[in-house]
Amino acid sequence: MTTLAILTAAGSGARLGRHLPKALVELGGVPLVLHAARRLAASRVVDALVVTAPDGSGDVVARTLADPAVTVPVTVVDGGPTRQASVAAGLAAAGTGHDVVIVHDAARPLVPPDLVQRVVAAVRAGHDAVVPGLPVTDTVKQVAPGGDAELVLSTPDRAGLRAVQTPQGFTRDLLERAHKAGQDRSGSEADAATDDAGLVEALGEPVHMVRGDAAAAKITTERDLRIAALELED
Ligand SMILES: Nc1ccn([C@@H]2O[C@H](COP(=O)(O)OP(=O)(O)OP(=O)(O)O)[C@@H](O)[C@H]2O)c(=O)n1
Ligand SMILES: C[C@](O)(CO)[C@H](O)COP(=O)(O)O
Repeated sequence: MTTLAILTAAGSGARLGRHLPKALVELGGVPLVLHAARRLAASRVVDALVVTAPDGSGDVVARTLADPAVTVPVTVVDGGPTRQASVAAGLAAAGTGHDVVIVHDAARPLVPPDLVQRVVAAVRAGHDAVVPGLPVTDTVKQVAPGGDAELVLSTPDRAGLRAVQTPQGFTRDLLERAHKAGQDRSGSEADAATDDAGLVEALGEPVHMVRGDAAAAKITTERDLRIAALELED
């Protein structure tokens, strides 16, 4: 009974707009992918890591993760054209013996180890698909997308809305089944699943939610990186 973490790091970071892949951008002098790997290892509930690397960056990612705080075996694989395809590539490289798989984004570098523990514990307690989520604090509108002044269609009751984070945890069987059924052949993020739990939902299987953590925020823009740097100083 061992747990594998797939750490997605193959994105280009277009919205961050640096000259190198986002996972290799530094936060407090440490690349984002190393922050995330250190925290996954520190949770003590992850037994091995498969990391998806951007095209041509496999060696640099492997060297970056050769760090004393990454105390679990690391396998680096080439990612795919979309996040979904990268997770599928990571799953295909998973060794035998792992019955639970968690999927975490290098773009969420400051994930607290106790959040990782919470997700894995919920899977091991019998929930086959588990995501962390936080209550939405803004009022959310559904719109007809497009144009300068989009038409507002409705205002969903925010009491029932959650912003979803990673790591997302699954029994390996279910995650493999979900990726097989929803295989991304598009090569385009616009058509691919935006998270793994969505593929499980598409199978009609239940997904459960545990409490997320603001510290696991996703770094998408320069502003997110500046906020994370402030949090690191605290
Ligand atoms: N083909 C891809 C695309 C994304 N990711 C990973 O999925 C996570 C979430 O993606 P996102 O934050 O959108 O990262 P990027 O795709 O790098 O960002 P952008 O969309 O701005 O290019 C990141 O850790 C990213 O490295 C991946 O492994 N393979
Ligand atoms: C998986 C995820 O982090 C959950 O919030 C998110 O959906 C990734 O989205 P992105 O568009 O790839 O940044």
